[in-house]
Amino acid sequence: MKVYFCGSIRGGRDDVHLYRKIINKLQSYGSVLTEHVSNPELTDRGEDATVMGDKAIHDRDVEWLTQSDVIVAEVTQPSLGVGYELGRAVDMKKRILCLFRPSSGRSLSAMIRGLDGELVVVRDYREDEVENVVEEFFSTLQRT
Ligand SMILES: O=c1[nH]c(=O)n([C@H]2C[C@H](O)[C@@H](COP(=O)(O)O)O2)cc1CO
Repeated sequence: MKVYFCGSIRGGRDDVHLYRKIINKLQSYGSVLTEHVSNPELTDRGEDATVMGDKAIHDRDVEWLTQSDVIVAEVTQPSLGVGYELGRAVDMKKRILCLFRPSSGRSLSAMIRGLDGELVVVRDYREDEVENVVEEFFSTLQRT
């Protein structure tokens, strides 16, 4: 199974430790195409645009999204890129899990929370339960 993980990069790197924890768990289900999102050395400047160029980053990520079987997004730290990826993934009719921590004090965009439905699960969670939440999502996936 190919998993595309979405997490904030230029939107801010406050939750990078949590991205690592989620990706570790996701790797027990398949290959995670976007492992770099959890790299603590990747700053909010993003991947080196002078080497890759933003167009190359965009085109590679849309290609990975197309190839992926499932999308998991940590959406607590607002990120234009993550919102865009989710919009594209919805259009591709992918199965999606969005993870949000109410303890952040933020209020999740209606354009993300309102996606909750047949193909998309939007789940409020606490950091200490993240592994269980991921397990639950993948077990319902396998049943459908
Ligand atoms: O350098 C990058 N590499 C990359 O893969 N992305 C993708 C993956 C992330 O899920 C998402 C983050 O978007 P943003 O940088 O707007 O927070 O975009 C985004 C950037 C920088 O915008």
